[in-house]
Amino acid sequence: MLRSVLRASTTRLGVTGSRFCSSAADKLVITEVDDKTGYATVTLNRPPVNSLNLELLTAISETLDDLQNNKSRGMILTSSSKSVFSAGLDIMEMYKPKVDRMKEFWSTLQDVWFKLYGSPFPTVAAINGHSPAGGCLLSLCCEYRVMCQNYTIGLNETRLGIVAPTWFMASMRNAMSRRDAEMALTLGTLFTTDEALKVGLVDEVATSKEDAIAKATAFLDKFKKISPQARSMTKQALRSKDIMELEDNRTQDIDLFVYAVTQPKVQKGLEMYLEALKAKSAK
Ligand SMILES: CCCCC/C=C\C/C=C\CCC/C=C/C(=O)SCCNC(=O)CCNC(=O)[C@H](O)C(C)(C)COP(=O)(O)OP(=O)(O)OC[C@H]1O[C@@H](n2cnc3c(N)ncnc32)[C@H](O)[C@@H]1OP(=O)(O)O
Repeated sequence: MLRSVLRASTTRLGVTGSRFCSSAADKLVITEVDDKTGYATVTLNRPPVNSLNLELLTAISETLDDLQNNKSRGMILTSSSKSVFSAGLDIMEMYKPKVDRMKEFWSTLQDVWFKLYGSPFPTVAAINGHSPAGGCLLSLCCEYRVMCQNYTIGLNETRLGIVAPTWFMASMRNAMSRRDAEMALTLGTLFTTDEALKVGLVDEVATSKEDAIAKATAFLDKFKKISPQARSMTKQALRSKDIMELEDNRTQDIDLFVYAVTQPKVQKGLEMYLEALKAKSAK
């Protein structure tokens, strides 16, 4: 049986100062813990496409803190949308930005990456919709990815005229071969579910969200007889080089992001991309 972690969610929204919510449907992130297994299902809930703005990233970051503080047994990350896992970073955070907010935005994305990529508890992404760029990054931070049929996933930054930061690249390299990662990153490939399975970008294909959650649960169950401490130390040791690289360069990484995104050519590219997205959605 599922029980919502209401205290944590309410506090979280209070801290971010967004608004006080009385029902789960209003929350940016919904966390439900299964009493029997102890696994938390964390649902991204920012319609229409779960684009990652500062508020959503803050809610994710605080959710990850809650899970760690409560010694979570495992997390399944999914989306409340019927067709989008996450559309990636909210382009409005990068288009005509205010520098202070932009810095906070990027720093919060770094926090989410540290907490998710380096989490002591096991993590699975149940990818129930499209998952470009930052959406793909969130799933890559997890240890296992189950993806529903007929969607797309990938780090498509070069198609927007931007460069995925090295820690995005490291996350992809951790999941698939260096060669395939290089091809995917330089081309900005958005893989179909079946293509993603072939290159190892996802681990399993699901027929529905329910099937994805069931497969994600089965993955977490595999660790039932493994010492949690041995498991988490092994995971963190394998990922520590990538983590230390960003820890050592956090400020430079923020400065580079601000510099890159505020270039007139990049702003023009983002403007055109946004226009194309809006024209498509108006059809
Ligand atoms: C080695 C050295 C490295 C140096 C690096 C230095 C610096 C790095 C600098 C920058 C790095 C930035 C990294 C960026 C990462 C990102 O995540 S960028 C975002 C990329 N995302 C995308 O390309 C996805 C765009 N969206 C879509 O393709 C589609 O929306 C969809 C996800 C496939 C869903 O399609 P559909 O269901 O048909 O929905 P609509 O397209 O109709 O969209 C609905 C509305 O949502 C708006 N929208 C969609 N995506 C975004 C987004 N990402 N941000 C903001 N808004 C978005 C869309 O415009 C629609 O709005 P309206 O209804 O028209 O108002």
